[in-house]
Amino acid sequence: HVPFQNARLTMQLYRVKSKNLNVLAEFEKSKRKDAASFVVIGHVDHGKSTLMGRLLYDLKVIDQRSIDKLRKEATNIGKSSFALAWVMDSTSEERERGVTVDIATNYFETEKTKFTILDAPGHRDFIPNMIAGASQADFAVLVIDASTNSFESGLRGQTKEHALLVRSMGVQRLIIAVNKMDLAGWSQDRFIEIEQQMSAFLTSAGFQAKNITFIPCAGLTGENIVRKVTKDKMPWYTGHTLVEELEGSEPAKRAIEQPLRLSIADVFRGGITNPLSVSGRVDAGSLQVGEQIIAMPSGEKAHIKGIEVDQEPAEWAVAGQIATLHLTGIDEAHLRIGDIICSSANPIKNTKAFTTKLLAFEHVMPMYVDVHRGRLHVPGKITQMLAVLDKSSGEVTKKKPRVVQPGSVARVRVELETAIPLEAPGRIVLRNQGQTVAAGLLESAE
Ligand SMILES: Nc1nc2c(ncn2[C@@H]2O[C@H](COP(=O)(O)OP(=O)(O)OP(=O)(O)O)[C@@H](O)[C@H]2O)c(=O)[nH]1
Repeated sequence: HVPFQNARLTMQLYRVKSKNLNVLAEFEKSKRKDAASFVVIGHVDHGKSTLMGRLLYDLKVIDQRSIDKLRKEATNIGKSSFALAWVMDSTSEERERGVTVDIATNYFETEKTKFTILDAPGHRDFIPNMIAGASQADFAVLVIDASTNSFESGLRGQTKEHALLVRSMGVQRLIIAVNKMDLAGWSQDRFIEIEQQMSAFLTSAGFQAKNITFIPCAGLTGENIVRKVTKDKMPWYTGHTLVEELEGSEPAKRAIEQPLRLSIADVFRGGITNPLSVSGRVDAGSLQVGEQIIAMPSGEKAHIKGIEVDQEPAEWAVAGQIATLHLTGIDEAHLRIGDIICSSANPIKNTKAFTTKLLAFEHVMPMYVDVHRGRLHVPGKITQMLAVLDKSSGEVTKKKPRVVQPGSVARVRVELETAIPLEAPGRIVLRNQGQTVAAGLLESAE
């Protein structure tokens, strides 16, 4: 764990009492860059990892020597074009299979913004990981393979499903990388064809036209990622590169003034001086050293002894940042991945039943489902089919349906086997036997 490196330093600096800072004022004062995180989605093999590897390479986040080493390894096993993808796929198992398995988190920064890439895998089985990524993302980059037949098979595969999933996780802004343009002969006709088909689908899925942008590019060779494409290839394109577009994407408004919520992505021990630490994204509110927090669902209290943001000791952290907290006064047994660190004055409640407005991917009826909230998931059951809703207005079009068709929006009641921390308007996903059945927005928790 990288956070370990600073653990001792943090303890030295922060063996101090709470300073009772006005965190909001401190945040305004600090001339921190904007922080934004995005998830990368798209059908398997459409080039997500390669594209992100190229981005990191051209921004000089990874050095020439590392990429040369990866190139050599890749060539040795006869897959030289995979070197860039391996920048993201960090474990050797993934390398051998050439598939991104878990969310690899990577950071990079441009002049204006610090970015976190939450790399999402392309395989159907790995959708729970994608949900975890999307629930933290400010926006999404959808990678589409423009070459003959690939775009079309992606449409029948995960291209649409992923777009629907991130939309239902609350992601509003989508950058579409129309990738592998080299294989599509840099053709404007092909680009327009993909743009038109995808726009029609995405607007029907609830994305606003002003929030979607298409960029023709090639991750493998680097056109329009950091470097603009040359005139001989795409004289017809005068728009942004991917990086310019990322920079222009305003991070979603941050819920800094709301009560603290931090979803735990990792729990670890850092030696005697630093017994227990958690890390994760601050979804809402703010926190500071010395403060008391409460972990849910256990309801156990703890004190924040130290904070790290971007691997540096910090006195405070706010919504949108990914932070590591060093805690005292709590046992490891009460902190699990997926749990939520809350302000002790206003904790999230544990819930055993809720009403949700959902977008159905499969037929929805009274049935057993796994309810996913970020990395947390518990078994449950759809107990009441309340209504089918109009997709855009949200008005009831049919009461008490027996079945909800894929693609429809509905309101249902769900009961859980064990109580988990949930609150409106949280995002949840319902799965059944490895399939994503629906994704929803919590309307009320009981
Ligand atoms: N010609 C061409 N090939 C590309 C381009 N981008 C990626 N590829 C190739 O497409 C294949 C798949 O690329 P990956 O980056 O592994 O795809 P992915 O979407 O990350 O795949 P998963 O992680 O398995 O979901 C590799 O052989 C890449 O070299 C491109 O712009 N042009």
